[in-house]
Amino acid sequence: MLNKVDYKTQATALKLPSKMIVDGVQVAALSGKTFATLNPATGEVLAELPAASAADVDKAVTAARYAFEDGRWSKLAPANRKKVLLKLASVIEENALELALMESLDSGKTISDCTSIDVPEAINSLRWHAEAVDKIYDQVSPANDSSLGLVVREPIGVVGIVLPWNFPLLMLAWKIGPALAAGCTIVVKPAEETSLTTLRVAELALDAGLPPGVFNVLTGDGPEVGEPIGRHPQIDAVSFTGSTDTGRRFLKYSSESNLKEVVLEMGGKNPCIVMDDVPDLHAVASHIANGAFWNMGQNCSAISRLFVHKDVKDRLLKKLTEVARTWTVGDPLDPDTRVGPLVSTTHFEKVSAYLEGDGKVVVGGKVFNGTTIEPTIMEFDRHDSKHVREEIFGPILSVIAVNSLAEAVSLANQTEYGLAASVFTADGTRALRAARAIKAGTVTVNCYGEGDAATPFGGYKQSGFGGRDKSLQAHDQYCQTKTLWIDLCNSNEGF
Ligand SMILES: NC(=O)C1=CN([C@@H]2O[C@H](COP(=O)(O)OP(=O)(O)OC[C@H]3O[C@@H](n4cnc5c(N)ncnc54)[C@H](OP(=O)(O)O)[C@@H]3O)[C@@H](O)[C@H]2O)C=CC1
Ligand SMILES: CCCCCC/C=C/C(=O)O
Repeated sequence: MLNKVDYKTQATALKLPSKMIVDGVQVAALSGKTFATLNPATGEVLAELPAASAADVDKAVTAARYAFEDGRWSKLAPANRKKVLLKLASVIEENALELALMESLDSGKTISDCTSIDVPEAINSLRWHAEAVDKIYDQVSPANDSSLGLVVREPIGVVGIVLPWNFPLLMLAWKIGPALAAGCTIVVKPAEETSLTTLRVAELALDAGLPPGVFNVLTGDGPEVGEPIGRHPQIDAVSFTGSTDTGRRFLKYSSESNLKEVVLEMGGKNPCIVMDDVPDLHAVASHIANGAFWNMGQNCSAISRLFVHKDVKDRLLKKLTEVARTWTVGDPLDPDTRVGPLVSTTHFEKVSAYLEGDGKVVVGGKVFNGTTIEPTIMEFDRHDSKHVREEIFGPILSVIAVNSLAEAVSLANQTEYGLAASVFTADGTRALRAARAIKAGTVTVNCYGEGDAATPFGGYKQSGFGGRDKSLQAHDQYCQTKTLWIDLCNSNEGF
């Protein structure tokens, strides 16, 4: 790892992208309009980017449709698509430091996370889907003797990908890995705040040999670019990650246009249950702090509600306080920093409003520079506080004491969301019973996390709709199923 001065020097020397990629060519918006993308740590303008609109969406979708239909990518053998995608992963790896710095500058994410998690996990995800695609078999149905039934996958077509700002590069990889591996062509809209790494990866994809028109990127805001993607009649599927409110809109766009497939990965209000038999409270506290404060809590699967058994609550809060104080707040380009600024002043204002209210602050509560919030734990007597019900998307953890596992599970399920949950107990049977009873797409036992590239990620209830990211289930998002039914009875062969 480099030191702070080295990172700053390298960051200053970065050449930042300033054009979109449509049909393999770097382009400005058709209107010529631009918008500024800012460094949330300093407020400085990093770059002026094209502000696309519906006309640009139409141009990019036309290119993606043409590229899909002529088969330059969709009709390649899976092994050949794999080669190009593995090359893309290698080219990203060769440019890992550049991408990590760009991501940190653009989003405020810490450089230590960008170098150790976001960039390597994005590469891992691309490799996983590239490696999988030439090992997936189609099916032969259990038909009668005079018929042959084949159930085959086909790429779904042109896919719109609309991304959030909290894991710009990683969410890009989670979606383009399986979409491109399946043979689709794509039109990607990164979040307005964090477009740089998506633009750079699209440039690198051309270097890696991805044919023009396959991977198009449009920059701009939700109403101007996201909505026309959602409504475009030549887009066959949309894969979205972001808020539940915006996810709902994509269902509306689809129902009012061509009924495109919609996959939504949305918000969470993720519970963590700690029982009184846990053997190592320090380890539990470290997992919880990581779940709650990592990426400044800007994570749809962040731990945000802690239900702790009353007999262990005070001891756990003491440990959590100690651990939270070790999370260094500061400059995201300093490798010792674990808590940087939130993504924007707008988001800071939303999150910092939750520092007020009826909860008792156990630790934290301070804000810095109008952008940064220190890791904060607040204790509540009741489950109906807005802190305990609403997705905060910042480094604020709400704690409630419970009398039993049954009470904890019941409270854990009292939410409109169902993305992730964690259970900590030394009793394996109780842990598994609780994990099964919690209505969430991922439940971790005695740890915090999202599994690995081979496990599906998505939500129950208003956290998810239509499919999963990661694993072979992500591949399914980008495929149609076709039945081929073949008559075998017109033979007079006598057998
Ligand atoms: N599940 C998750 O991972 C995420 C959840 N969130 C939650 O959402 C809250 C709000 O954050 P926000 O950034 O506004 O999240 P959004 O859901 O609004 O943004 C996600 C993506 O959708 C786009 N978008 C926004 N409005 C529309 C629209 N009307 N039609 C089509 N696309 C649209 C955004 O574009 P643009 O931003 O460029 O306008 C962005 O690319 C956060 O506080 C957090 O609670 C946020 C991000 C990720
Ligand atoms: C290394 C795995 C990181 C997973 C982050 C998942 C977050 C998704 C989201 O917020 O949308």
